[in-house]
Parts: sequence; C-alpha cells; structure tokens
Amino acid sequence: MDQQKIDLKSKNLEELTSYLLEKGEKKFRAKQIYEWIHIKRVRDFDEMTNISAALRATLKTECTLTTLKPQTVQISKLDGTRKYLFLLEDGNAVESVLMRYHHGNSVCISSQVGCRMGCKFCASTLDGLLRGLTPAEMLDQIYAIGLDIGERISNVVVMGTGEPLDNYDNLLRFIALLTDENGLHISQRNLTVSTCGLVPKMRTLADEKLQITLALSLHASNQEKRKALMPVANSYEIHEVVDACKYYFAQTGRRVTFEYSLVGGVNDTQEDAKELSELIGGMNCHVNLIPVNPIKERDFVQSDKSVIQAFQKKLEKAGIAATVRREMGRDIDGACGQLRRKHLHT
Ligand SMILES: C[S@@+](CC[C@H](N)C(=O)[O-])C[C@H]1O[C@@H](n2cnc3c(N)ncnc32)[C@H](O)[C@@H]1O
Ligand code: SF4
Repeated sequence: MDQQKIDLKSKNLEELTSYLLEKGEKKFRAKQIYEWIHIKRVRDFDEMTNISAALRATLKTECTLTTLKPQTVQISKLDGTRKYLFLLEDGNAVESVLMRYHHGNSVCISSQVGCRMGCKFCASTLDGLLRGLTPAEMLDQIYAIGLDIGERISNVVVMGTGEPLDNYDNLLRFIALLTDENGLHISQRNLTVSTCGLVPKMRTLADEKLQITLALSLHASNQEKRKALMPVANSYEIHEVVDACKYYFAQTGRRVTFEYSLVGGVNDTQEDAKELSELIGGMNCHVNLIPVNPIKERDFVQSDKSVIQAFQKKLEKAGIAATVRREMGRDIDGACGQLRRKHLHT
C-alpha cells in the first residue's frame, strides 16, 4: 500500500469534509464522494461522474480507494456459499465467506493478515501475524461481495482470519463506517464480533455500549483444557473471560454467544458439557457448537454426530440455549485460513 496516500475509505464523513474544505471544495462535495465510496461502492475515482475531472485528478494523486481484487471465488453447489480470496494492495491476501440464509446474506470477514494467537486447531495462525487490516480493507470485503452478487448484505460476522480485538482501533472505525446511516447502514444488531477472549479489550468494547453481538471462543469448560487448546488462556483465566462476558451483557443488554468447537475426545464428553453448564449457567447467553474442521497440520478429529447431539442435549437440559452450527459450503470446505495458506505456499 502506498503509505503516502490518504486512505479515503477509512475516513468518516466529518474527516472527508475537512479534507475537502482544505482543498477549497464545498461541503456537499464530501457527501457526494462519501456516497460514491460507501453506497455506490465505486472501484475507481473516474466513476464519480458528478465530481469534476480536476478534483478526481487530485483525489487520484493524493488518495487511495482501497479496492480488494477477488483472486479466486469458490461457489458451493449445495447451498450457494461463496469463498473469496482477496488480494490486498500490498500483495497480501485474505479470505472472506458469503453465506446465503433465508433471512438474508451474511458475510464473514477477516480482520488481520494471519493471527498471533496460536489456537491449536486454527489454520489462520500457522504462519503468524503479518498485520492488522485497515478499516477500508475490512469494509471492502463486504462491498466487493455485495457488488459481486448484486444483492444486499444484511449480516456481517467478524469471524474470518485474525483476532479483531487485537486490531481494536481499526475494528471500531470499521464498525462506525459500516453502520453509518450515510453509508451502507448495516444495523449494529446484525454485526457479530468474535474474540478468543482478550479480557481488557472485551471490557473496553463493553464500555462503548454498542449493540453488536459479542461471540466468545470458549472451546473448553475449564482452565486446564482451554490452556491446552488456546495459548491466550495463559494470559486470562477462564473465569476472568466469562466475567468479561457478563460485563458485556451488563453494559449493552446484548446476549453473548459462546463458540465451542467440539474436538473428538478432547472437549466433547458429557462431563465437559456438565462443567460447561456450571461455568455459564444462569447467564443470558447462547452456545454455538461447531464440529471442528480438521486441518492437515494437526491431528484433531470431529466428534461423532451422536456425541455432538448428546452434548447439545446436556446443555439444553441445564437450561442453556445451544445450537449446532450448520456446515455451510461443505463441498468447498476447508477450515478458515486454509485458502490463504494455499495461496501463500504455492
Ligand atoms: C477464525 S476465528 C476468528 C475470530 C477470533 N479470532 C476468534 O478466535 O474468535 C473464528 C472462530 O473459528 C473457530 N475456528 C478456527 N479454526 C477452526 C477449525 N479448524 N474448526 C472449527 N472452528 C474453528 C475459532 O475458534 C473461532 O471460534
Ligand atoms: S481461532 Fe481466532 S484467535 Fe485463535 S488463532 Fe484462529 S483466528 Fe486467531
């Protein structure tokens, strides 16, 4: 990326306005340009047809539009799920997924190039962290997919590669831009941010009092097992993480989602389910059970269907709402982070 240039898509309307006022332009120009970027989602300054050629030339010289280029798109024949590998302007690549539900189109975006959290079952972390994505790079995954399918995107989940709370400031700016009434205006309630549990940042996010859903990747019912799967547990004890979720609910009134990847023989026993219901019992929450997606670099296996069902039943008996995540795009499967790895290593 050209570090000298202004990242226009990451600017809010106020910042865009002051930039244009400095150039001697009228205030309404900012609104026009903001609309071109965030509503019409143009890929080139020359598409801004009600902007003078002179101003377009200045924008081209001084600014970048940050448009992601789809490198590959895999489309599921089973359910229309699309997996995109996008090329960033600096040559890095990130992946995003479009899932089609009856209630609308949902996009899962990446928040970083790689990840430094080291979770044992995750392909996104195998090559470490390169950098966080800019707000524009997060936004444009959604814009590019919306344009590709020619339909509105109604839901966004930040559950692709990367730890969003490890890229906190850019994440918050991204959220503000995505939900801005002058832009694509996706409702905060239709946005989910998933974290491995960076406790201080979870509490800071709670204090923002946004209406987004927080999803916590728990994956274990006690500290010992969590530590074996997720190095982040060395920094934050499991009860601290659950307390931060309670705090999030207290501050925002939003029900927290717990993600629990079931790994065969590791965290899927009835005893695990019992311990989990004791850990989070009484909370206003929902548990998302995810059959682990095996990656070739590790020897984790999926739990049997019957084991998954028994786990879910045990939670439900304890009064905890639990669903098993439907596997979308099974025919184009590959755990999160694997497309990018394939791209990286070929
Ligand atoms: C890729 S992470 C990104 C968001 C954030 N870093 C987190 O950990 O919550 C999104 C979710 O995918 C899960 N995940 C990662 N690799 C997986 C795999 N191979 N099978 C199933 N779930 C996986 C993570 O544990 C997490 O719950
Ligand atoms: S699960 Fe999330 S936090 Fe853990 S390594 Fe993968 S992307 Fe990073």
